[in-house]
Amino acid sequence: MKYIVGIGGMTNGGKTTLTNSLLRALPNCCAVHQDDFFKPQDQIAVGEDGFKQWDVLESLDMEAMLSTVQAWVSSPRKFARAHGVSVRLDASDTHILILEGFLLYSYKPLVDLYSRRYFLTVPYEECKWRRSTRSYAVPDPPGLFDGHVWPMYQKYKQEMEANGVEVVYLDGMKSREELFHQVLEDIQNSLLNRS
Ligand SMILES: Nc1ncnc2c1ncn2[C@@H]1O[C@H](COP(=O)(O)OP(=O)(O)O)[C@@H](O)[C@H]1O
Ligand SMILES: O=C(O)c1ccc[n+]([C@@H]2O[C@H](COP(=O)([O-])O)[C@@H](O)[C@H]2O)c1
Ligand SMILES: [Mg+2]
Repeated sequence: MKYIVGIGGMTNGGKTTLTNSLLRALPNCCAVHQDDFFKPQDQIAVGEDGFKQWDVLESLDMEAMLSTVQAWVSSPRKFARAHGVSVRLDASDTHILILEGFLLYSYKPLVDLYSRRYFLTVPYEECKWRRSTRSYAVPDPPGLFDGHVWPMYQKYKQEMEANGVEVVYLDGMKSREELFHQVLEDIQNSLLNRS
């Protein structure tokens, strides 16, 4: 069985942290990180607001991300081996792929592929604070969070809801451990119901 999990939601909601814990716990599990598909800096548009528009779908090479997912779908074993994930021969023939990123549910060709879509959120103040402690490959210029990051987050979330995309909301204010156990249990139950 092939099972694709989305760990989506806002920037600094805790997506990468949660994904890394799940990867260690789930057998035959690979991950694809949306952040790996940002286009080079010189291809990122500059908006009327003067900010580079990093937080829009067009700043990501989603076709390349889709191809990567399709490679996993066509052969999860080969994909796992190529990505250094050991395939457990004793485990049932279940293969899990985690897609992780801040705009997972806004790209049409991917949206129906998920078996389960999670969406992490934290309140605005917490998000802004966590973001201020991060160092990205391209550092945030002053004012980016309020001028670009937060408005784009709200826009895409509203679109997702208007399109009726079903997600399981996760409270990113819970501890790392609590979130990990909640999602691990939920995935395990969902897998049991399918087998
Ligand atoms: N459950 C949590 N509670 C408190 N802080 C967290 C939690 N999960 C992650 N963090 C911290 O928040 C920041 C963003 O986490 P990260 O997993 O990189 O988020 P994302 O990938 O969603 O941007 C990091 O400093 C991380 O250590
Ligand atoms: O990784 C990069 O190259 C990169 C370059 C510029 C910006 N980012 C930021 O990465 C954010 C998404 O990653 P994350 O882990 O915070 O969800 C998004 O809000 C972007 O503004 C990321
Ligand atoms: Mg991340």
